[in-house]
Amino acid sequence: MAEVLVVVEHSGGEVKKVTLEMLTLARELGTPAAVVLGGPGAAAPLVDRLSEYGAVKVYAGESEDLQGFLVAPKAAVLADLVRSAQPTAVLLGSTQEGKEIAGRLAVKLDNGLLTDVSALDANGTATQTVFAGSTIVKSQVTRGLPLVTVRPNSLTPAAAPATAEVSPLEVAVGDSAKLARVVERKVEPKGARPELTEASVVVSGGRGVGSEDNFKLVEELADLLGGAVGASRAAVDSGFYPHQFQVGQTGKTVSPQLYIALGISGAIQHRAGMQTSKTIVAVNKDAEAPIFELADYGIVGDLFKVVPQAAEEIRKRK
Ligand SMILES: Cc1cc2nc3c(=O)[nH]c(=O)nc-3n(C[C@H](O)[C@H](O)[C@H](O)COP(=O)(O)OP(=O)(O)OC[C@H]3O[C@@H](n4cnc5c(N)ncnc54)[C@H](O)[C@@H]3O)c2cc1C
Repeated sequence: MAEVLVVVEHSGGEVKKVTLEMLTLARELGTPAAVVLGGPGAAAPLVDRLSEYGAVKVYAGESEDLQGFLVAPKAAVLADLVRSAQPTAVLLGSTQEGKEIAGRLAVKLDNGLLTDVSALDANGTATQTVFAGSTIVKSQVTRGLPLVTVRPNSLTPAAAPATAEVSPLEVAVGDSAKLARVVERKVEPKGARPELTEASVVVSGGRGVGSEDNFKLVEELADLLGGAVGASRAAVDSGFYPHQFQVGQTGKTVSPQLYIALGISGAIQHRAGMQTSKTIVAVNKDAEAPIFELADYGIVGDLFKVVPQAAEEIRKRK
């Protein structure tokens, strides 16, 4: 079977969840081959994890050029690899960097591109969910191979252990790909909470939480459950919580095992970012709130009474 190239999203020596989703998808389409692009030594810490999810080959593109500049060198190396390996499809994460690399790659290869894809079948038909989840679009790349970016949290990653052979890539990058140099990197200080898009539990607060100070209640419940904190746009716009935690159409897409919505009405734009969560629990004092149409478990009540009781019960059971 022909190779399906999966461009690895990684940071700090760890494989990002979207990569595991792409490997799971790639196994349905052909032989998964992971492509690591990074600085010297970038691939070694990732190989075991990539193998665990079915990568039979790891192309290791390692060079100062791949970490010292913005995405252009990565697109150049990938274009060379696609020309030589002739894969059946190329998958990248629908992240800021993944989409930028994909766009440049499409231009270099004179190839079509589909972004924000949630599924891809063996015929190259991609599924995209648009207009806040209300419309499903099926489309195909008509020029070249299926080159797609996969929307994080579109599918559940499943392990399928393989033994990956590591194949070093030659990194020959011309000066035209080195026009934007990275001069400094600052790692954002990370708290003890898991990353929002990777967490298996997300507790989100909406306008009903009422204030920045009250968000401590949301944080407390999240911490008790080992989860991440999210927020609706109304909560973010009101200044209750920082923008990077917004869930929804114009925020992050999450798909945890458990999503708890506190004081969130359930507008279509919010649902677009959380409706594929496995179990949804909603606390809202309005029994008519649309979030209850989606929730597996609904509590009609005041979150300021319900959450402390839930927290107390969880503490007891711990
Ligand atoms: C183009 C566009 C993009 C958008 N993108 C996003 C997005 O990415 N994410 C997003 O979230 N929204 C987005 N929105 C906004 C969206 O339409 C809603 O306005 C928003 O989701 C509402 O947030 P909310 O549910 O917190 O607030 P509201 O709709 O005001 O709901 C607050 C809820 O809290 C309940 N409540 C109040 N007090 C309590 C209490 N004490 N206990 C329990 N319940 C209580 C109320 O009954 C109510 O249901 C977008 C809108 C547009 C037009």
